[in-house]
Amino acid sequence: MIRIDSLYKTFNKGQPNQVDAINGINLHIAAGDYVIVVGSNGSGKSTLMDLISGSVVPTRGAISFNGKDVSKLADYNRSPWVARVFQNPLSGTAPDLSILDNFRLAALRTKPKGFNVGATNAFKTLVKERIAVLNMGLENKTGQLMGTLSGGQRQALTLLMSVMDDCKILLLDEPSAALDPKSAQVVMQTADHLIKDFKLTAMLVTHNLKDAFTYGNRIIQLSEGAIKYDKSAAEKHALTQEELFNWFF
Ligand SMILES: Nc1ncnc2c1ncn2[C@@H]1O[C@H](COP(=O)(O)OP(=O)(O)OP(=O)(O)O)[C@@H](O)[C@H]1O
Repeated sequence: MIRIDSLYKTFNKGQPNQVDAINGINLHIAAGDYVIVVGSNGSGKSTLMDLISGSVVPTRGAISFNGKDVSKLADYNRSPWVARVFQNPLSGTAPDLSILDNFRLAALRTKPKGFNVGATNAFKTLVKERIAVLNMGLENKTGQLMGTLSGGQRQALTLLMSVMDDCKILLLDEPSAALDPKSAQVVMQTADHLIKDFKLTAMLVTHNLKDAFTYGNRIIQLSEGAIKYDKSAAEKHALTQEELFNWFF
């Protein structure tokens, strides 16, 4: 599904502040895989997400989705494949619009301008059904402004919105890091269910040891922009907590 070949990213090339953020990554991710990405601060995790989503252009190397080379496609042209959820709950939603209007925008994300999505009762019913799964009681408040919700509620809705337009790849960049423990758990479990239910190919960047243990069927450790370890879920579960803990540094 995702194929990355000899990928490099250098920032400020030739300048005194040059940073070799990604240093020759080769990574093949099968459809339906859920890859956990860990590593110390500055090891290149977010840059790798940026390169896959298209918000950063590679210095060298290739990225393809389902055999199509997307290396030169801008992020907005990759949106039919890729949805991304960030740490900040404010970044994925429009605070001055209602919950329903945010879902309408999400469903329109990859459609041509003027495409008539979200105006029907069927769409409203679909949105309510999806939101009800969260057990947050928000399905009967779809007229409420997004900006009046808590960070956890917004982040859970952002996840739901990310799958409204049939994306295939979900990139989760520390989606629960800014939330209280209970909201964080709801968001992580929601993500896990969505990945399974919608058969998404997913990657999770996390600094949370418990989440790294609990989720995913594969885990990679980045170190200085390269993959140091790449293990299956079974191999991960054979590690002690202390061994996995060391992967974060
Ligand atoms: N736009 C940029 N310009 C210059 N340097 C950058 C840029 N983006 C990232 N870097 C550098 O690239 C390196 C990798 O950064 P990146 O954010 O990918 O690391 P990370 O593993 O996600 O870190 P963290 O865990 O702290 O979020 C760092 O040295 C960072 O300072």
